[in-house]
Amino acid sequence: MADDGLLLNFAIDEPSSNHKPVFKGGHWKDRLQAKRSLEGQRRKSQRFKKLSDANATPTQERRSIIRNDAQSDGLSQPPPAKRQKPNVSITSRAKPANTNTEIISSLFTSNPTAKAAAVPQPKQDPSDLSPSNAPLPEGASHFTSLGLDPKIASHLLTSLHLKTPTAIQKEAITQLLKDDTDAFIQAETGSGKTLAYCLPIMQRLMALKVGGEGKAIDRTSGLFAIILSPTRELAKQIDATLAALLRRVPWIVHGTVTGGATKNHEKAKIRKGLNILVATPGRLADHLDNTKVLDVGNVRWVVLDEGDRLVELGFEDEIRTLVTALDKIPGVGAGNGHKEDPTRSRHEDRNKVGIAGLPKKRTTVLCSATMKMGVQRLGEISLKDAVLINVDPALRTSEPVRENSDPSQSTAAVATDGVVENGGKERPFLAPAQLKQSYLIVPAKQRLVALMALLRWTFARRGSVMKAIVFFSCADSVDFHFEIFGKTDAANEINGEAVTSKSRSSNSKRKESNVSQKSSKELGEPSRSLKQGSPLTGSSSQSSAKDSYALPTTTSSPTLSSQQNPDIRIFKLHGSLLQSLRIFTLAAFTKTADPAILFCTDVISRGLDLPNIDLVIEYDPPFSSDDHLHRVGRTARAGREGRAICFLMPGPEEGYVEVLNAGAGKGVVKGEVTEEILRKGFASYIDKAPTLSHAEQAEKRNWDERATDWQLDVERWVLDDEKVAEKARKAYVSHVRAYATHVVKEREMFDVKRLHLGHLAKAFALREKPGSMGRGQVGSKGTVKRTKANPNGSNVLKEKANGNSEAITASREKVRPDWRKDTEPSMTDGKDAARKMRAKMKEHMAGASEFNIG
Ligand SMILES: Nc1ncnc2c1ncn2[C@@H]1O[C@H](COP(=O)(O)OP(=O)(O)OP(=O)(O)O)[C@@H](O)[C@H]1O
Repeated sequence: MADDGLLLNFAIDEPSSNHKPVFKGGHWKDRLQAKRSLEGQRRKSQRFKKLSDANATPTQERRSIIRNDAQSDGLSQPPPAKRQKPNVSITSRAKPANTNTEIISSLFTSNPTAKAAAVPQPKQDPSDLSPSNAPLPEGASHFTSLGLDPKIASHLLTSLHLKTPTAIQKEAITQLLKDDTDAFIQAETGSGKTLAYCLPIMQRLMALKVGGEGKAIDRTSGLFAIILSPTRELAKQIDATLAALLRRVPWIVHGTVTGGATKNHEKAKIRKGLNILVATPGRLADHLDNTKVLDVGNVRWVVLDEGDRLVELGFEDEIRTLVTALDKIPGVGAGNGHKEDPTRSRHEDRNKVGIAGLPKKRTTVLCSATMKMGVQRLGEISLKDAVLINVDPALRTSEPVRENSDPSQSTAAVATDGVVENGGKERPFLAPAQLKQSYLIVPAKQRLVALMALLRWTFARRGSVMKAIVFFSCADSVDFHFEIFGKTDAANEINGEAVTSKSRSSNSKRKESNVSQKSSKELGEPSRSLKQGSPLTGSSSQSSAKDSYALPTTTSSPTLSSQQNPDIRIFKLHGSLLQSLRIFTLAAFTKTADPAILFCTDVISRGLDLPNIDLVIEYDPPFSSDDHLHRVGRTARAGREGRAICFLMPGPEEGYVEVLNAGAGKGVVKGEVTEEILRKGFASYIDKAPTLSHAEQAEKRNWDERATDWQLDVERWVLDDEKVAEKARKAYVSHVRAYATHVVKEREMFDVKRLHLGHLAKAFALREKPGSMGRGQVGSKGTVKRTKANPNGSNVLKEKANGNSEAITASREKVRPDWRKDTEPSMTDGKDAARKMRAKMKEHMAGASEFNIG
């Protein structure tokens, strides 16, 4: 640490302060009074000293950092900064936290240097960037030429503005309309897999006729299709797609059972009658096993969407239960033979009237962007003689590859008895070709300012980027960064800026919808609107006497908002939020016309189709390369452009550039220069503000000072507000824990033992020594430590707020990688899924079930 450019702000007591004078002589009352008066003076002077330390202006702090750096570099020492009178109201009750152990380190010194960024990038062949998941060109194919009813094609064109199918749709729709063979659809993100299975089902249902009168089916005709989704959000999204498709055929009824509503409500819905059911596996199994209202006698289509995720979340048992129930249906079961079953269901009796056109065989469709072992296992459970439908992304051609069980027609893959085999050829999972990917090698200390700079620069020009997603490793980190970047009201209140507050609330009325207000009041805080002028995000707050200690600000602190983009909305989403809030947040983020940023965990990385995402930022690198491809797949969908940037730290993490390159196929992943981003982010007004005076321009040119000022502003705010400090500490600890759970094969690059914990603390605006944080939670080897409060070293994680962790019960048990519990399970079926998730995680993480915090 000695040469680390750190300034240790030890509060050293005056030598005299320990000396207690003895009063002798005189009356005892006088002696007591003199003693008390001296005590009071001493306490006052100590408090004064602490406050002045904590309230050092950014310039003072900067100076002290520079001085310290100069010392550590062996340079001559500039004269000490003149001690200033603290600009403090003596009545202020705010206390500086941990002044004794506080560390203020410089952003720009003692950082490890990056190697990867210096590697020259090869020139990109523009043809490699032609969209790989776009609709086919007009003339090449039309929905009608695939066998779709012209009425459906016309509805797609007029209502949904879809002119031509994508390559995977072309293949899948043709196949699923033609025969009743099981299918495995493997295609990259954003290639339109949902329509690829929904359209054929819709057309087949439209063709069904009830009885001899040739009447179309209605809700009482029975359940014909079940679509399984790993998460509620995705189930809702699929249901919304069905709603849009079936608008002109309202007699076909669809609905969801996802556990979001009460079971009785769902039972009533099922009893009333549904033709297509979208469900999460746990809830579906529950209805099958316990409520007995679900009659699957007429089910002829089963879709397993996001197959890889279904497996990861441990839903194999539920899927097996469903398959077993379906296999019992006479005539359509596993044997496919017509056997008269004496225990015919109620539904089949109803079916005696006959439904013309109902296939004799059930068709199961498995969709996945990857073809991993788990998916193959799911294939074994659910598929029989399946056709593999794939547009080979490795070739990046517009020619789809369709492989079936006839090996003579395929060289790569065959589908045999339920198992989709790959013929030994690894099918790569690639990002869409048109996605522009880059990485940023950022030293740990500069991560926070780099994120600020990137966002600021990105949103500086209105229209260039309107919506961005920022991925974090854990819910606590999302909460903390949302607090930092979304800070408006509280900061204004602290600053006593009544005018800003008022204008904000009037703005809010104008800007935010009723739902938004309802949400913020009843549900919490799904989003915040950033306005210019707030201390952490604003640029011009003037400190009043009252607030000068509470939140020291500088006039040069930059803001995410700019004149071009005055209102940027920030949303947050993770699995620990209420389901209703998550649904609301997604809807609000989707609908807002303002530029918007979504801070989230991997909870939205799979399957969700959020329109018009221009940029995906992986602030915390993904836990596996598959996660990366799903995350970046939230942009560049259906042929649209998109950008993605991944933050890495100098050192072993730079090895991840290779993984990024591998996932980009022929595309080139560009290395951005951190300093350039910081310069653009913190000095971006220069070019845009020719009216500025020379002096003003010169001031703004000091991007490094401005970055430092902003960082110090945040640090001081964290220091001052214990609630925020708590969030910062939690985020830090959870982040380190999450860091230790990268997949085994990538852990060499993300080695928690090689993390510089001190530098990392700076990225969480913490000045405390990391060792003093999370004490009693994580030990040097990631084990739970025994403390007085926790003698057995158990249940410590229970304390974690936001439902972000669950208890680790057994005493002396190691800390489990519980970071994922906060995201996925709560998105599905609550406790049951959490239990499964833990079981799966143990399996998934192999020997990595403990944290190795070195
Ligand atoms: N033929 C088409 N023409 C234009 N847009 C389309 C077409 N088909 C689908 N889309 C749009 O493409 C987007 C992505 O579709 P979808 O969500 O089905 O992709 P996906 O392949 O399931 O992606 P993921 O693997 O991420 O789940 C949607 O917004 C959808 O409306």
